[in-house]
Amino acid sequence: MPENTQPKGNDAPVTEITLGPIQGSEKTYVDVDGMAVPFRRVSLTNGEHLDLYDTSGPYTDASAAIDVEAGLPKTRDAWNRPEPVRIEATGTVAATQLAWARAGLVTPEMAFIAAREGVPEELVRDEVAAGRAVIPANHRHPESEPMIIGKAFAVKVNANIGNSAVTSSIAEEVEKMVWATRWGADTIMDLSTGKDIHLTREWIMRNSPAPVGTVPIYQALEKVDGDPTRLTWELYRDTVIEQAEQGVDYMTVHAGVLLRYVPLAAKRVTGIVSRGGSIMAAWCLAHHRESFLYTHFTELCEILARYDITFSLGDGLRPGSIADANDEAQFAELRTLGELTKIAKSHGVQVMIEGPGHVPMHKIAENVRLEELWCEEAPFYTLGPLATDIAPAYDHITSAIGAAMIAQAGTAMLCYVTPKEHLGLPNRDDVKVGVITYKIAAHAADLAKGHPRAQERDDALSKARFEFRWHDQFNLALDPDTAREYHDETLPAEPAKTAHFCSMCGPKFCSMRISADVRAYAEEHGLVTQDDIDARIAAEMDAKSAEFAAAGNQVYLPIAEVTTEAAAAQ
Ligand SMILES: C[C@H]1O[C@@H](n2cnc3c(N)ncnc32)[C@H](O)[C@@H]1O
Ligand SMILES: Cc1ncc(COP(=O)(O)O)c(N)n1
Ligand code: MET
Ligand code: SF4
Ligand SMILES: [Zn+2]
Repeated sequence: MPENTQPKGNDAPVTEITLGPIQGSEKTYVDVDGMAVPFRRVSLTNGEHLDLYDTSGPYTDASAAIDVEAGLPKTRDAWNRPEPVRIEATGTVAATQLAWARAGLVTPEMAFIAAREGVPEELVRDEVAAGRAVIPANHRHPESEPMIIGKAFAVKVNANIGNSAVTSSIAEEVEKMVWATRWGADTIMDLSTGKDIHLTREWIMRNSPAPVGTVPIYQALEKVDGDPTRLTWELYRDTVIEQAEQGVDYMTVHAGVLLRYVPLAAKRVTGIVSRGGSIMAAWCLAHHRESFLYTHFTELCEILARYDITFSLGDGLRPGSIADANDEAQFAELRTLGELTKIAKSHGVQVMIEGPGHVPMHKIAENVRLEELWCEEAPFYTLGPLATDIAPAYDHITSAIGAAMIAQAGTAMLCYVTPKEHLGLPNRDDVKVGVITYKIAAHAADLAKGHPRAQERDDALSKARFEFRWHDQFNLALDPDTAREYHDETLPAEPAKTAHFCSMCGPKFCSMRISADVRAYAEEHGLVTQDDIDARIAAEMDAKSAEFAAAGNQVYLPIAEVTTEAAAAQ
């Protein structure tokens, strides 16, 4: 049995949790068979409102009592879970969304998600059954609000948090989790590698409304004092069970880093940049044996099937530089991930596939094409990718460029990159910048993919902007606080909130104001609407064509006539 799964009562002071709704909005719930599906309602000054997808959990509910010591309510415990399914081919007993979807069942989680995404329940069930979508929802994380990762749904964003041996505390990591979900992170990964890994995760799990992912090999390595050669299958397995009991919803497993692939990375510019990948490469080489993650993969499937933990098959050989993108090592591993996808699914375990990394724009599409081809369209979950290596301190931007492109091509979840990438551990501010940046990339892709509800928000914001409803423009923004702050830097007075200009152009040069004036003038004088113009053009065309018919429908006049006319004109 895992030790210490109930750490409450210890002294981890959580000081800086931001409570209450994002400005200009309020929490609202839609009842679905007794389940409360959350939305963030933005009420506009023109009487309209928009209900937005809401990842923030009870923290933004003004009426919720938050007690981080006690954790969030264990809401999903009250939902009726179907009986586990015994899978014929492998004999695995699977209590998973995949097994249930294949059996034709719509689980409470699926019904919740359908309402949340605004799609039919059958679409949710069928995409999960096909393995094209996953619902990471460990039975032992009943505090989580179900969400789905798949290309038929809104593109999702993951935020990485966690301490390192160099910096951070439990309190700071809980604060980052609440902060990341407030700004729209759909899942959280606790990538802690420093002290109190188990306890840090327990605090995050009990307080996270979003699914939580981990990389168990990190904690396993910590247990052997950072010496990869001392890792064993047994130690790793026990760590997986320990984390499974705590409620981890998805686990990164770098089982595609095979012994024979390690030399393929030798001549790269940046070698192996994945932590999990480098740890497994070190183990394989030291023992000259095949990776225990690969050789014990079916045992791992049996464990994950019991809790309904989703595999996130790790890209241990992803490129860490533009020069290494789409190379032999990367794609050799991807092929193996495809093989493992089939095995996991035959045990009823849900699977997604992790992707790169650093990839120039012209090499991005190839990644999605091969992933879909080799991995049966399992949801793709990519780290950016960074479209160039030359901008440390701005890698949230270099990577959001790649992220938008790869999401448009079919990636289901984007793993954020913060401004601190390659430089240090992100703090709370970096977490917000990373999340907002990735919400932009994800939403841009939703628009391009024609996601049914995506453009509503753009249209509402643009309308507010054109009508100089400044409060509405701020409140519809991904980051209302910063939008308002930037506006108010130059025009803080309340009357400026309805003014027909901002400090960019000033009152006389505001093009949207001038354009609105033109429109008003035209309307007042019954002039030139587009309909008027169209009608006038049509009438003139008719007249011309009547004239042409009257002249005998001749395209060319006889030469004599033309010559005479030309002479007359001189
Ligand atoms: C795989 C990705 O995970 C990120 N990463 C690794 N550890 C942490 C952490 N503790 N906090 C935030 N991000 C982390 C790296 O920046 C890399 O981009
Ligand atoms: C998309 C993605 N890829 C990889 C990892 C794990 O990190 P690492 O491979 O460095 O151990 C991650 N957290 N997210
Ligand atoms: N920036 C690296 C990458 O591209 C990760 C560094 S921390 C393991 O994946
Ligand atoms: S981010 Fe820092 S610690 Fe991580 S691989 Fe790069 S240099 Fe090493
Ligand atoms: Zn990198």
